[in-house]
Amino acid sequence: MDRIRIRGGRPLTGTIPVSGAKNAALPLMAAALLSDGPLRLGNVPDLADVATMGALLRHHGLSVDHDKRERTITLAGAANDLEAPYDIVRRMRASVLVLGPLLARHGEAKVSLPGGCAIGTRPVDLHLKALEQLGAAIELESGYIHAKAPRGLRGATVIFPQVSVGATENLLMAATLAEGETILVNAAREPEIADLAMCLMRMGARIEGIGTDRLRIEGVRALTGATHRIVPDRIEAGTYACAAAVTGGSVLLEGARMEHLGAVVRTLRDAGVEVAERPEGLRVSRRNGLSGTDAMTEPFPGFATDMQAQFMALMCVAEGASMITETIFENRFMHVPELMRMGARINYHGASAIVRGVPRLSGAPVMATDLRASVSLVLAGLAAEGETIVNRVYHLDRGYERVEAKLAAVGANIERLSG
Ligand SMILES: CC(=O)N[C@H]1[C@@H](OP(=O)(O)OP(=O)(O)OC[C@H]2O[C@@H](n3ccc(=O)[nH]c3=O)[C@H](O)[C@@H]2O)O[C@H](CO)[C@@H](O)[C@@H]1O
Ligand SMILES: C=C(OP(=O)(O)O)C(=O)O
Repeated sequence: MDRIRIRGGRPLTGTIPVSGAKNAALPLMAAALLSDGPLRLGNVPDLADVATMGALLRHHGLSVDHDKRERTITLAGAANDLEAPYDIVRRMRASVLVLGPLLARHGEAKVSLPGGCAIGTRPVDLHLKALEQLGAAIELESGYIHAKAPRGLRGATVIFPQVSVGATENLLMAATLAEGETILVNAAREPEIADLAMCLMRMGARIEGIGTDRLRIEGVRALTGATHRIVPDRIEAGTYACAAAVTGGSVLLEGARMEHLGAVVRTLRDAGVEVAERPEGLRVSRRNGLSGTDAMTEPFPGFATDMQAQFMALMCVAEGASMITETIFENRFMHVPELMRMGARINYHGASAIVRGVPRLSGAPVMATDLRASVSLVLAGLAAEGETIVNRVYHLDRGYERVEAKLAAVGANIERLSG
């Protein structure tokens, strides 16, 4: 199993190119099930999760041509197998995004229940209730969701009781082929949803309210192929912004967009980090000390839960205390005990953690149980004295393209140890 070795203490300087967003790529690939295509996606990140979604779509019967050099994926054909098996879904929860498209196009789908993961129980009840409102009959049996709509889905007004990114995406895709009008109220507003909606429009869907919490979709009989470039990954950009800040460096994040990082940028600035908009992206620098700053996770446009662990790593070396509150997932502090093994002072109870900054962290062997927790340990390692070994690198490979190469190119002493 690969590990990452970091020798900390070097300020990062230079340019980091931001890849296409994992959380946009996955629903966009699932959207290929809505038409015979071809759907051509550009700026595709080379990630384990993208490979898993490719494997799932191949299993359904689509052709998946991933040209890694060109960073494109071309998806074509119609599904001939309507079952998403446990073996693939258990590897990646976003597999559940095939449910809406399969059901809308073929009137039937059988998708393994994704179950919980390291950050929370993560049910899919909101997806299922909303699809029922569009006329689907849903049964849960032997760990699978059996969904049927033999006469097709019918448009309806769906009021989500809670904001959910995945449920919004599943319903948005399903509604493009439902009969009549669907209105999604209290929809999630993450930039990846707007990206999905823009691509669906290129495929012939009729959608109004993109970027807002009220989406209106007028169903059409069929969608076509399209070409679409995936939006830059705001979480990858935010992570490298924290890397620049934690090392006292200055890095240009090529392709990063201020409008996607608003709350994170405001919080970083409060902590003493300089963030400037440039034509090529965002420049993030830190010349002075960091000051303890509070953060609370919220749906977009609030502070992203996918940035919580990285920001906590930064606050571990700030002057003073910070309170970090996680409101989205009930178990997303798995990085805390590992950061403490590196010398961080953190108390946590329930949804909040108090971080008391220390002058320096010390390197240690660490491991984490999810993607963002793992990368927060990489950030801590970049700032720490001595050597840090991050185990279970497969979590990082789910969502960060060539993390060690990107960080080494801006001066980090970091390498992947194979085997
Ligand atoms: C592939 C992808 O895009 N993943 C992102 C997506 O995950 P995902 O789409 O799974 O996250 P949701 O927005 O759905 O989850 C938000 C909250 O709602 C709860 N919930 C959700 C659905 C449901 O049917 N019932 C329910 O109770 C969840 O357990 C969680 O507590 O948004 C999360 C919140 O920004 C991010 O952390 C993930 O990186
Ligand atoms: C939680 C994440 O992803 P997923 O929803 O795929 O588990 C993430 O990207 O941080």
